Amino acid sequence: MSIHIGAKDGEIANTVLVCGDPLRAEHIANTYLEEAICYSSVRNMLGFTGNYNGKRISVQGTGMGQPSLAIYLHELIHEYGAKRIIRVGTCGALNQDIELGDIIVAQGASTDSNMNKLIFSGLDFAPLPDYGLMSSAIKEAERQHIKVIVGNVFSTDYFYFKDDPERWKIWINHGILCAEMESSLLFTMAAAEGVRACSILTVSDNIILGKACTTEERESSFNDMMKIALNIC
Ligand SMILES: O=P(O)(O)O[C@H]1O[C@H](CO)[C@@H](O)[C@H]1O
Ligand SMILES: O=c1cc[nH]c(=O)[nH]1
Repeated sequence: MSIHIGAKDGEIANTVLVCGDPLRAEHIANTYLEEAICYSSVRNMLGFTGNYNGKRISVQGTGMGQPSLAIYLHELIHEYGAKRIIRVGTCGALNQDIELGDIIVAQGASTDSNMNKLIFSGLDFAPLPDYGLMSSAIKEAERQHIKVIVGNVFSTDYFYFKDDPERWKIWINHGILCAEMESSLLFTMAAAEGVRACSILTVSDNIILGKACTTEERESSFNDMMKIALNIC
């Protein structure tokens, strides 16, 4: 057991799906995994291990934002030996042509967070996913005829700052597809630890158009994201 994860040694698989919402982790375990066991409920940040098509997979809630994610990633990697980490998250589109329910595969993650600056003493690092894992996600989507959009995402520390439209201009002008809150540090930590990581995101709202998914749209697009993620595990 680590400080924030209550699993015993060996209870967490080498491949871990991560998402901000612990109840999404529970939903994934209940919907997609066979023989799932809950290995941790510390702080209600639920984690499960089960089987998908004969492969052992874990799914862990990480909370929202990079400081929270960093705690769970550190413990997953250092205390439990996680080797592959796939984020299955939601995001807000920053492009009016991106539709609700579309799926974005992150090719890189820019950020307004200070965490990378702390790590790199104020210099810039380009946080990138593992190329092999990212391209497997893209190929898997093609195989299943699921549309994905691939590009740079923006991991912000400030969810509600989105109400200021001026704020997004510089990022939009540099081709950023969407805002979310974790991928940047996921890629940086994975790079430092020699762990493979990628991020697959469902568009739950469009920040530019002020639109949000209905519950039905959320469910079907979420299912497509899971069909990609689970098949590259
Ligand atoms: O759906 P999740 O994985 O939580 O991801 C997004 O949703 C949360 C904000 O509502 C942030 O964690 C953001 O990154
Ligand atoms: O971080 C997020 C997630 C979904 N939608 C947003 O606007 N931001």
